[in-house]
Amino acid sequence: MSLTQFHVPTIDISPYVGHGTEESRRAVASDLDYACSAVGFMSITGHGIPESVLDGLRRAIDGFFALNPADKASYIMPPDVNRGYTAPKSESLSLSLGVESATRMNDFFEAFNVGTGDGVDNVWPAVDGFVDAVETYFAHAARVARTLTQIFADALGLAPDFFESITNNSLDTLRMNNYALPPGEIELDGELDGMGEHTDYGLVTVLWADQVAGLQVVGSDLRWHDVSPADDAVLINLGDLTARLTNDRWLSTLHRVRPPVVDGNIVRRRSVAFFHDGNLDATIAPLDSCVEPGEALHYEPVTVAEHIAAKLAGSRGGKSNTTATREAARARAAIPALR
Ligand SMILES: O=C(O)CCC(=O)C(=O)O
Ligand SMILES: [Fe+2]
Repeated sequence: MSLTQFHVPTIDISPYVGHGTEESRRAVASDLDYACSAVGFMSITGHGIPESVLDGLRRAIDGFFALNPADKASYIMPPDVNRGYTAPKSESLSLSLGVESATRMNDFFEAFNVGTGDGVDNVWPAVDGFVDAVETYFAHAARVARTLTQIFADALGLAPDFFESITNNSLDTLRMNNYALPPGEIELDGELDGMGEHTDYGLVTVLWADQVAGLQVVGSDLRWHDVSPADDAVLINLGDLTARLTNDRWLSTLHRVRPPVVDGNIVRRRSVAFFHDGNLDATIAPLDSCVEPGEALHYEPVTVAEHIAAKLAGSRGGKSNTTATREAARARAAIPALR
């Protein structure tokens, strides 16, 4: 493969979801190691999430986002509570990195968040079937994330229970994203950010998305590339805490969302991101096994709570994150407008 070719590997994780042989599991761990080192994004099949569960999830989010704006606004929470409804143009993901949005406007996605691991109560919308459908999907996404960390441990040569020790009361957040604005509500002449450039914050993200284009990922060529999930696949990407644990042996890849505009209208796109972030009191520092003798440590130790709070103060609170120096440098390298 030439250096400039960009390809998101597809990995069938069924040997870990079921009882695969040692050999088949070793092959999965080795493929995943390559994908995490070279791309930071992969497409996962064999995850065992039933189509009926995804159908239920799609119905639930369609039901919620179809509510009128005033009803949706009644579920808005303060910036320091990462739950409930986010109205269009009220977050700027690039501020989680400490870089201004390339287009200098807030992101037009709207979202609804639920989560666990921080002792905060969820808010639930008055939409028939929403709680059941979202909780059922949440449980599957959490299972897939934990299966992935089991593969991570094998791929990194760690003790099988390594991730268990930092994720047994994990901060896990499910964000349901809707990229749609009624015609006339925005000016369609500039470049529009559905969601500004960012890296995910935690350990690993399980992403279900419509096959509508829009997700763009920076490759090793420092260019943006379109990515959509293959049939029956979910996308996986690594977050900053895994880059920190592995001293950048594995990549937390910069991405953004720019849904297509056809005849002056945004083509509606939905995605659902499950962020598996780790225990709030866990300390994340480069693992000995990921640092070569003589290699510099790229990161100081940080707790999950400190790291996530600085990120959310950026994206939700509008307070540019000054602690993400390495991630911001990568963003600037990728986006000439930010230099
Ligand atoms: O909509 C997408 O495909 C990506 C969403 C995303 O990057 C996020 O929610 O962090
Ligand atoms: Fe993301």
